[in-house]
Amino acid sequence: MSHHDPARMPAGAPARPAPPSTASPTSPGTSPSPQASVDPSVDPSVDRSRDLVARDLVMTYGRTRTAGPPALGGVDVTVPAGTSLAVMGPSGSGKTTLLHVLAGILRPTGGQVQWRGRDIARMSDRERTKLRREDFGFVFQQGMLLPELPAVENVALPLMLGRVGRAEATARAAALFAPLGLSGLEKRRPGELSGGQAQRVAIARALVARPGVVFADEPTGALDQTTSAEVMAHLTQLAAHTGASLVVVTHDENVARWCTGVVHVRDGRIAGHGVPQPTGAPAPTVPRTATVTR
Ligand SMILES: Nc1ncnc2c1ncn2[C@@H]1O[C@H](COP(=O)(O)OP(=O)(O)OP(=O)(O)O)[C@@H](O)[C@H]1O
Repeated sequence: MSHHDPARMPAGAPARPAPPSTASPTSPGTSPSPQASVDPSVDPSVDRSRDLVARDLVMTYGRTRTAGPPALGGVDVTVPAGTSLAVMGPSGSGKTTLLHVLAGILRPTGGQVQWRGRDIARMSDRERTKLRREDFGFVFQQGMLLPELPAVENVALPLMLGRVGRAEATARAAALFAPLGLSGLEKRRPGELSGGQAQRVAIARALVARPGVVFADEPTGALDQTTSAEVMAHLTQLAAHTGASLVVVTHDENVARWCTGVVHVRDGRIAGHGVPQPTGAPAPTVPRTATVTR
């Protein structure tokens, strides 16, 4: 697994890799970042087995005879290693289903999801559980933090489940608090945090085990626009620092703008893909540069 070196991250630089070449912009997109960077989809140093590649995904819920139209009706998606993809579309269009199939939470009715030389769709439940624990991170709309545990222990949990000792897990978790603007909040219970703080703790938990891909389902859905921008800045920066790809389901174009690519889902199919478009709002600013200690 190749990782970016946090020490080489220029201070204040937005962590937006260039748009993936697999995306065909429907019109010339304007990146909110003035900073041009290496396109990870053509960079020979990037490990291409860490591209997440879905082909002809079909998902039908329920029994075949009683099932309605498929929630996914033949979807192709590529998330090149180190890039970020926003998944947009109307309610009920299949966004969450797509995220769950890509992340190995749901097994599709048909199609493939290639990750590190294997097809996730063909794995046993046990293998998918192991994969989700070791290779993937998750951020949901409401942090889904364990209410009885201090914030730092919530972050350390994925490491401890991966058999890292408590002391080391807690130290690695604590190291993420300063870059995420959470210093001093390590011992607070989730109920004692604001919504934005809780989501930043959830981001730390999703990334602490250095996953290859982070899946986020409406990660800012419960937040106001300012807090939402801060959370997205932290999420995209930390993902870029650790070399993780990012898949973000969102209704919000201001959230999608933080990603390097976007797909629009309609009735279980990809209706368009490209580069997130500017909305006329000011370009996102990055509140602080994250640094990560390994
Ligand atoms: N567990 C399930 N059992 C049966 N049908 C389901 C299930 N989950 C989702 N669906 C159906 O699959 C379709 C796609 O749902 P999905 O949740 O993926 O859409 P979405 O785009 O994420 O919607 P939203 O934006 O409202 O969250 C919808 O018609 C939904 O009713």
